[in-house]
Amino acid sequence: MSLDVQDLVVTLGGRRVVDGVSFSVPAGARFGLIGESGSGKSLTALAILGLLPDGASVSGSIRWQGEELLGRDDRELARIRGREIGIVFQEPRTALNPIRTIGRQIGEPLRIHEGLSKREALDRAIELAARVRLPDPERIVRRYPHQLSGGQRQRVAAAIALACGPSLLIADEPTTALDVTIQSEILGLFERLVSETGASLVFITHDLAVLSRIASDAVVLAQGKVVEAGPVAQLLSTPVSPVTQRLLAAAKTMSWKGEDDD
Ligand SMILES: Nc1ncnc2c1ncn2[C@@H]1O[C@H](COP(=O)(O)OP(=O)(O)OP(=O)(O)O)[C@@H](O)[C@H]1O
Repeated sequence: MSLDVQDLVVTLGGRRVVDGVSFSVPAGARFGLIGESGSGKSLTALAILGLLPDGASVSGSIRWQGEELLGRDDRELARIRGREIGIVFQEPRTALNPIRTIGRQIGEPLRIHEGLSKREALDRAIELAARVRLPDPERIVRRYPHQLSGGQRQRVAAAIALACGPSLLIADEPTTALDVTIQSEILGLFERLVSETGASLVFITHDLAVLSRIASDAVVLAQGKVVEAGPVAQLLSTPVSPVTQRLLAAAKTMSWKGEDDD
């Protein structure tokens, strides 16, 4: 098992905002966390990453490559986050530093975790920019986030997450802020990157149509609890929980194309 979450409870302001969540993501699997807004998806991801907000208390177990993550100190968790677990968040505009070049931001994890020089990190940043199919990699690394489109910024975020070759990628609504065509391109990119690298993927979304494109198994969250779990095909064909049924109805009303590729 590469990631094994058991009976995870996160309490914030006296509320159990994640309330006994369990799931396992085997090595190389593409796994989904799906639920409506406020169901506890992001806090589950933040707990795995050791990035819960101040004042949160957490219990249960999060085993990564067989080792317990809960209770590790911040420095160890920061090392694991940079090297072994990559993260992509929803809004690439806020995730990127507005006053640093793209190349510097892609190269930063390599400087921190692999001790590369500025020049080496920039060379690797150019390679990574090419790998996430940013146009004109040599020039784009000299640009700043505001000079890129939303889809390009999300490609930059993917390049940063992948820089150190993580074996798990956590993507929290990475396509939600994008329009439908770009959404589909970015999903294609994630599909390609995880299959090329063999990394496991935990993909967070409120959109069952998006989930069906990227994940093979998933848990459905509502009010911090798992209300349904299983293969995504089953969630689509025979949803049992009213929450999953609502998510399916919502997905069907959207103009999803889904056939585009990266
Ligand atoms: N810093 C915080 N302090 C207090 N409560 C919080 C905090 N962050 C989140 N919550 C609450 O915890 C619950 C779960 O939030 P979470 O962000 O995990 O939901 P989500 O499923 O990711 O939703 P969304 O899709 O809207 O991001 C929500 O009720 C939210 O209001």
